[in-house]
Amino acid sequence: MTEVRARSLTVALDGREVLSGVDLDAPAGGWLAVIGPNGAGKSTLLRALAGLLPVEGRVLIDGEDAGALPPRRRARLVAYAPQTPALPPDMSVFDYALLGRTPYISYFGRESRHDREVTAGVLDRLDLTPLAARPLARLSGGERQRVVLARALAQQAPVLLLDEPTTALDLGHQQQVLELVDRLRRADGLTVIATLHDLNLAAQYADAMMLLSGGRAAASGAPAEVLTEHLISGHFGAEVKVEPGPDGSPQVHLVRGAR
Ligand SMILES: Nc1ncnc2c1ncn2[C@@H]1O[C@H](COP(=O)(O)OP(=O)(O)OP(=O)(O)O)[C@@H](O)[C@H]1O
Repeated sequence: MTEVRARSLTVALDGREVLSGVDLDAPAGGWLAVIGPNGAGKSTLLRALAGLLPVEGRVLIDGEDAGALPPRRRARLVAYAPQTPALPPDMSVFDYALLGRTPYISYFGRESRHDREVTAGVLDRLDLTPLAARPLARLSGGERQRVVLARALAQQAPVLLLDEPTTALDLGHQQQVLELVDRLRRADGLTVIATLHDLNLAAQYADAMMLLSGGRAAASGAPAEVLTEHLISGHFGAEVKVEPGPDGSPQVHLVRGAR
């Protein structure tokens, strides 16, 4: 199992500081939800953890400085499913998911039977087998989102970074994707870090939460410590009621007529 930490993470995009001195602790085998209002820096934080942006400060993967890891080794440790990646329109679903195996294929080599089996297995678990030969341009938004997740899962890395993995999905597929990720977390000890706009889903699946606001970590802790009416109104500008749901996790309800 693999632990992820960030210390004093600062990121500037086009000369503007978007993340400022963020500390993050994702325990090995845990699920950390990153929440926060639009523009808070959630996607930037995930891209920084994935090694896709120049950063100040440090990202530590099992105590090792991630910035010093060779890219292939880092890709075997950390898989990232972006929110809206540019997809090659003519590539098939299978070939795109197979790209997740790239860190295991030698530079001039071809994928092995094992690589194809892993990819087929992931497609199957996400109901994508009937679409395996379909070009990416001819998928619905929710199908595309599951294909992006399939590529990340085919990578079989111990750390999984998910940027809004459920936004385009219907209720059944939201549950399927979150349950699949949770099962892999429990069975294989994956460490999951996910941004989620749906605070109630975040509270149900995550065991730790971080509220990002204006590029800074405004609160961290168990879901019940972060999802308070006070913090939500202060950082989201929303009037809400927070009550325990059927499974005991805090559930957030908008107050109608409040604004
Ligand atoms: N390439 C860029 N250059 C300059 N600013 C950028 C760039 N990309 C993003 N930003 C800004 O950085 C800030 C954080 O963006 P980010 O996408 O990380 O936010 P977010 O919390 O994921 O937002 P959302 O909930 O809307 O997806 C925003 O103010 C955004 O406008």
